[in-house]
Amino acid sequence: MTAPSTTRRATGVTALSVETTPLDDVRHLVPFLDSRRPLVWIRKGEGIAGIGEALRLEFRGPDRIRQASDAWRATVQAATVTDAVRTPGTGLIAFGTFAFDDESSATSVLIVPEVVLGRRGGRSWITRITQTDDTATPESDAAASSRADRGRPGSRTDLPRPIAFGDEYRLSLLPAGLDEGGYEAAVATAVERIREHDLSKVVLARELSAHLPLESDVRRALVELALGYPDCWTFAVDGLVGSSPETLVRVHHGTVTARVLAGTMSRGRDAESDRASAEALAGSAKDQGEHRFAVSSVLDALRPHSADLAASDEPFTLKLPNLWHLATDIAGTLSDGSSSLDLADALHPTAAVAGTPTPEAVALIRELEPFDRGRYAGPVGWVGGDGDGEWAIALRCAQLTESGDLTAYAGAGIVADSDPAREYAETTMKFRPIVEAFG
Ligand SMILES: C=C(O[C@H]1C=CC=C(C(=O)O)[C@@H]1O)C(=O)O
Repeated sequence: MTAPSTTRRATGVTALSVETTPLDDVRHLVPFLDSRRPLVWIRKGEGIAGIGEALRLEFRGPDRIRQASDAWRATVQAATVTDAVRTPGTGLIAFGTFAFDDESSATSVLIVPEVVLGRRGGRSWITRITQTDDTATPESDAAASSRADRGRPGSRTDLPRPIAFGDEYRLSLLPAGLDEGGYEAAVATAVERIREHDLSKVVLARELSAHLPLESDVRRALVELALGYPDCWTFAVDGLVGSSPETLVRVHHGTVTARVLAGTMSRGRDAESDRASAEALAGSAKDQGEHRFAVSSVLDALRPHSADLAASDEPFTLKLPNLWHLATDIAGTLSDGSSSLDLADALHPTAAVAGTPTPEAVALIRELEPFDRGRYAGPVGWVGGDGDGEWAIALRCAQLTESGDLTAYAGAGIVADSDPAREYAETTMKFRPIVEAFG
């Protein structure tokens, strides 16, 4: 057979054919997903859901996000797109998840689904994506059977069908790696290092683990997360499942926005104590200091890309069902045409998940955390054909392996006056979304 596209052959870029058409309102996206490997990005009932894999691009090492950005530009150039809806999330899109650490053994991926169902601003759509030439990778058994189960995504008439939810289940997530004493000892060591002026802030995490039986429907946890944390980004990408409140970066038609979170307090038991808790957070010098490092890291990373970048004046208190956070919103106009992936590359890792200065903080994380963070605290989200996209920091999440091993992660920002027992309690609060969704 002759090569349909010499450019694609020369560069190794896969040519995709993409078609988006409007749909009647699709109110719930999750029932359409694969029960074991769902692919989704939703907030307040809107977002995108992916079925199958038309293209999977994998990256590793220190340049993983930049490589992804380059590979995505090439993929976009080689694609043929018909988009009758033209709203964020239509046309060619890829879901992505990236490892936290340059030295992680976890693969970073961009996944272009075969079918995307989307819902935004009262409009719903379906996008069908196919490889257009003879070097298409053979379809996996799972993708083939999911195509058979759902109707043919390549056909113009058949819609995917929702799949009935599997039985309920309850898992117990138990400490792995660092137990309470081990975590508190690590925090104490970090406080010593900070007082010795080796660094100003470091974010230390711990893990919980469980095993999810093979028949368990991951979408049940996703529904719990999406309903329980509607203001967060609920995601599932390549086994990474969670609900993050922190927007790493959002690019939309030449504007860039971010929501920086750092500084945490428990919710009160009643309205009065809840208000007192928020006030205590706003007035806490320790939390304000911790927050300032995170805001500075984001401003420093974005300033070269936006001349009018501005942060909200004072941090505000953000109420989530499980805790309060100090939050700052940042917005600006893009001055250099960077894509959302370029900006994720410039930003990662922020001081909300690594510390200050970054190299010293990452070195201390490697020294004190006896595990690989994988994709926890890395960028997770989606990118469109125009480079716009939405990326969260992968927090309040767990990674599920093919064999059903589930690892959840939560961390806390450590500064000079951190108290180890309080930081441990803070990580327990941060585990709550995942513990309750799977438990
Ligand atoms: C590192 C995490 O949270 C970050 C985001 C918000 C508040 C944080 C804090 O107060 O420590 C952390 O910087 C996590 O949830 O695992």
